[in-house]
Amino acid sequence: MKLRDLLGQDFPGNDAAIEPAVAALDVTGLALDSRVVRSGDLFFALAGSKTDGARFIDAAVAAGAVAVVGEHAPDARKVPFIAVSNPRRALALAAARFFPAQPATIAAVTGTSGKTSVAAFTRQIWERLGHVSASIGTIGLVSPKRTVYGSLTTPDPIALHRQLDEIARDGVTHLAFEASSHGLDQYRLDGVRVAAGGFTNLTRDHMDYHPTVAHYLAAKLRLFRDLVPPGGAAVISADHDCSTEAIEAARSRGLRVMAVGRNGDGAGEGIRLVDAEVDGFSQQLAIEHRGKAYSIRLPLVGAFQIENALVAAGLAIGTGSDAANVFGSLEHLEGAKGRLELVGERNGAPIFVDYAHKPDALVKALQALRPYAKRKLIVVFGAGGDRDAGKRPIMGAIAAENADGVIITDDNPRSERPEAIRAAILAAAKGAKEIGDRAAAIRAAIEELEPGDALLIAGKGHETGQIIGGDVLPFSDHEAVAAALATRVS
Ligand SMILES: CC(=O)N[C@H]1[C@@H](OP(=O)(O)OP(=O)(O)OC[C@H]2O[C@@H](n3ccc(=O)[nH]c3=O)[C@H](O)[C@@H]2O)O[C@H](CO)[C@@H](O)[C@@H]1O[C@H](C)C(=O)N[C@@H](C)C(=O)N[C@H](CCC(=O)O)C(=O)O
Ligand SMILES: Nc1ncnc2c1ncn2[C@@H]1O[C@H](COP(=O)(O)OP(=O)(O)OP(=O)(O)O)[C@@H](O)[C@H]1O
Ligand SMILES: N[C@H](CCC[C@H](N)C(=O)O)C(=O)O
Ligand SMILES: [Mg+2]
Repeated sequence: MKLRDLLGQDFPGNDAAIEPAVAALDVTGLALDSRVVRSGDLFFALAGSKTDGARFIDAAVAAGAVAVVGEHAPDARKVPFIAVSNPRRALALAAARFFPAQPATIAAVTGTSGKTSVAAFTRQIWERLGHVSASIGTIGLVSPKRTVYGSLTTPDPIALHRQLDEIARDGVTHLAFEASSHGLDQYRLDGVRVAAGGFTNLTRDHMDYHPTVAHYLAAKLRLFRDLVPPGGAAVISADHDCSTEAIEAARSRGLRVMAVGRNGDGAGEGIRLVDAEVDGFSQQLAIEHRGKAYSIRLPLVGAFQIENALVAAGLAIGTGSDAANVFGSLEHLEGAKGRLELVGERNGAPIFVDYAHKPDALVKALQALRPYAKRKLIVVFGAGGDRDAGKRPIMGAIAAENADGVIITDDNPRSERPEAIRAAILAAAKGAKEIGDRAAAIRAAIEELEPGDALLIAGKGHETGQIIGGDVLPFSDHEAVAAALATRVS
């Protein structure tokens, strides 16, 4: 592809016109990391959180980069340099041009909790209504032709646009994907043609990255302020402190606001939750949309899944699906892997694996399981290393308050000392036990289970590895539970 077609005169943010000889350069790939540059690539030098890509321009050129895009031109240069005011956004828009195909209907969801669930639900709803559908997020890419395990919730723009192009060529017409606050803040999803945006909630998370809660919210609201074009749908859970601000941001942009939840706009475009009752491992819902009443049996555990299901339903309706069909399809939803997933039982006591690794999620997961614990509710969890340390004592206190038995164990310690992480949680979790080895902790919790108990194993959900130092060792809560259930002789 010619450089002019990638970053031509109509390219937003170019500080100066590109010289004709430079514009005629052939670009055969894009790279944001000098270590993976190949001959013919256009290298984007990005200032990052740990280092500055500008330091690696020589390495990128040595590896074959034909030109470099960045904010400030270096003094000496061996290949053309294109100065842009926002290199991350330039990268995302260039990636959208380099990988031009995208599914025709795309919905993105943001929020502290529920993104993976909403993306999975929206994909399932569309699938049931006959569309070829996919989702992209924390659990990777899920589409009819390929399933690729992911590492980031919102992939970097090159990986994201490559995937969009591939799945569109595979015939995927409908895509739901997760917009993380990091992804939004770093312009990873600019250039994606997002028809509808969803917003679940905002609670404490990522305080190691965002300087303030206002900064965190502003990153999330980029979805409505900058990405969904005027006339697109904004599906917003209306039951939170930040809901009004989210609705305001969407209205100012000229989006079609669909407020969902207890405070949802049931008389109009939104969805109002009129009533919800736990019924075994399902919930019976009464909802209202455009003044019409619907009754739905949602086959999922946890009040928070109602929020996720309604946001997903809103995204499907907001992108043109028939409301009655959408609500009917909610009766068939399957939870995303490791999201309050019932994985077994011991002595009649249910065992759930969940991905709660932040305070609000832990409260919600424990509250969701309370109806299943006539006797004791037991929780096993830890906290990830190299992540927001402030949440550790908060989660310890939540466990002590909302569970009857607490075992503190390791999550992904990464570069930190696991015992220091555990100590920070234990400091606020009065009466908790400490068992560092996660498999041993799960075993111990299962051994204790008696009729009437329920067990929550939180923090790692779908994960299949445990990150200790720089190594990723094979580990899965699902397998640890299966092994514990298989080995005990009663
Ligand atoms: C903190 C963070 O978000 N970092 C992301 C960011 O990297 P960065 O630009 O800050 O990286 P850096 O190390 O400072 O390097 C600066 C630049 O120099 C380049 N470089 C560096 C070394 C070298 O030898 N050559 C070279 O060219 C790097 O490729 C980079 O372009 O931009 C990269 C490209 O988009 C991301 O891959 C990277 O994600 C890292 C791996 C990460 O762990 N991110 C996590 C925290 C994250 O994004 N999580 C969210 C949210 C999860 C949730 O919802 O809970 C997610 O979306 O997954
Ligand atoms: N709507 C919600 N409100 C509160 N907690 C929720 C909600 N949805 C899910 N949770 C909790 O958060 C955990 C993660 O859910 P999910 O993976 O759907 O969210 P996410 O936003 O994608 O999270 P992450 O940012 O970690 O990828 C669940 O296992 C559950 O404990
Ligand atoms: N996307 C999140 C996932 C955290 C999962 C938890 N198991 C942990 O390792 O802290 C992060 O990378 O911060
Ligand atoms: Mg997720």
